[in-house]
Amino acid sequence: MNMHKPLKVKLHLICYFQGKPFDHVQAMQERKALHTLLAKRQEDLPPRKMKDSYLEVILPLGSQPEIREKYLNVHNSVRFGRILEDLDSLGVLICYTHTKQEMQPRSPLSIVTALVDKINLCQKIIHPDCDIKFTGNVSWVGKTSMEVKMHMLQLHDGDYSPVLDATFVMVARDPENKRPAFVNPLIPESPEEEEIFKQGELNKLKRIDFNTASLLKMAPTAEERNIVHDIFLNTLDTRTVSFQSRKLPPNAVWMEDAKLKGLQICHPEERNIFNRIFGGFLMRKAFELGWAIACSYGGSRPFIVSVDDIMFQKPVEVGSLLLLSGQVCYTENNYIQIRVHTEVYNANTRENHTTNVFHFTFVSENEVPQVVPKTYGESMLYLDGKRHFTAVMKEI
Ligand SMILES: CCCCCCCCCC(=O)SCCNC(=O)CCNC(=O)[C@H](O)C(C)(C)COP(=O)(O)OP(=O)(O)OC[C@H]1O[C@@H](n2cnc3c(N)ncnc32)[C@H](O)[C@@H]1OP(=O)(O)O
Repeated sequence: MNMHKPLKVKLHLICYFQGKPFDHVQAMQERKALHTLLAKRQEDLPPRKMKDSYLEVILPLGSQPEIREKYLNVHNSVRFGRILEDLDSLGVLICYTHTKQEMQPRSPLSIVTALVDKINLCQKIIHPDCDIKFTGNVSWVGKTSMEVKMHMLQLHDGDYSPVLDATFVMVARDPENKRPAFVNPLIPESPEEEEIFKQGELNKLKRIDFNTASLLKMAPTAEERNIVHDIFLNTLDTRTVSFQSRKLPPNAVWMEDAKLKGLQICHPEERNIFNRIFGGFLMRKAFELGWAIACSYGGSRPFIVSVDDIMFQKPVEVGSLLLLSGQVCYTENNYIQIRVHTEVYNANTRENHTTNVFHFTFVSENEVPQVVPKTYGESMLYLDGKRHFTAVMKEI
């Protein structure tokens, strides 16, 4: 891999240049003129190699103590929500590097996060006083979408050791973020790169299969139906001959009692260069709600194990009222699977629409109570959580 000089930048400070605050509204007006720079066909764009988009970025937590406070949590380790923000910005930066045209002073593309496919952690603790290195490159390309693989490592005794691996999917849009826009093709250069590229193709097909089999579209499998019925039988009150009397088994919690909600007013401070709310900010807020649920549910300190299948379905406008609803949906031994659903509320139309769904897997220090669904809808949520949990456990 081509080793670029590490960029010692705080990623989202890119919104500022020459010391002046970025005028988002004016910038969006100016971007309209960039339409003429868009390619009409993907074949008109020069192919790129994986090393062309490879970047290394240092987050100097060890060497610049003044930036630590922003990253610090109360357990004297790094706030994972802040890492999510940095990964989001780095993913976009990698895609801009892949699509960069030397002749163009500015990119006509608006690159947005469409999906966090997965983030798997191999360290429980991220230290707040050791430098962090992020690396990554575009690993697969479709017509307008790009898969980005990123890695995070932390410096200990002179060596960087792995902390997490992440796979994101970014989508290129026109300068006004209205329609899809073509991106440069990617040519694998070695058998190893061909394997990575093929995996990107398989990931796309797997996502389609997962969505097709979604419990929002299809009935559960026979095995899953048995699980739900066993839970139902296990919660029937045997003293009454009734389908209605339900009793909580020992060391269990009804699903309806394992949720928390939050509200976020989306201030301009949290907007990205396209005048919409940062994907990383949304992830941080959802993660922190998920963490709070895991903490209160498990009664001890939870550690994040995996983030998967975060879909960015709709952009969040500046000024939106963002409603976050988090729920424990599956548990096993020390593990807690959490789903956070976010929607924006439009006060004028009094309508809500979903913007994101997040899935987080936490491990608690102690064994946690079993979460038990009561209604059919909760049972589907339970099975969906189990599917996510099983997929995560296969990977780690
Ligand atoms: C300089 C660096 C630092 C600055 C960084 C600034 C930017 C930071 C990044 C952000 O903060 S972005 C904000 C968070 N993300 C969003 O607000 C995105 C919200 N979602 C959307 O706007 C739309 O859902 C989206 C554009 C992602 C997709 O729209 P459509 O569903 O209409 O897409 P379409 O059907 O036209 O498909 C376009 C491509 O996207 C792909 N796609 C769509 N949804 C996907 C998904 N969920 N997963 C994977 N791929 C997806 C789809 O397969 C296709 O790929 P190909 O062209 O390659 O075949």
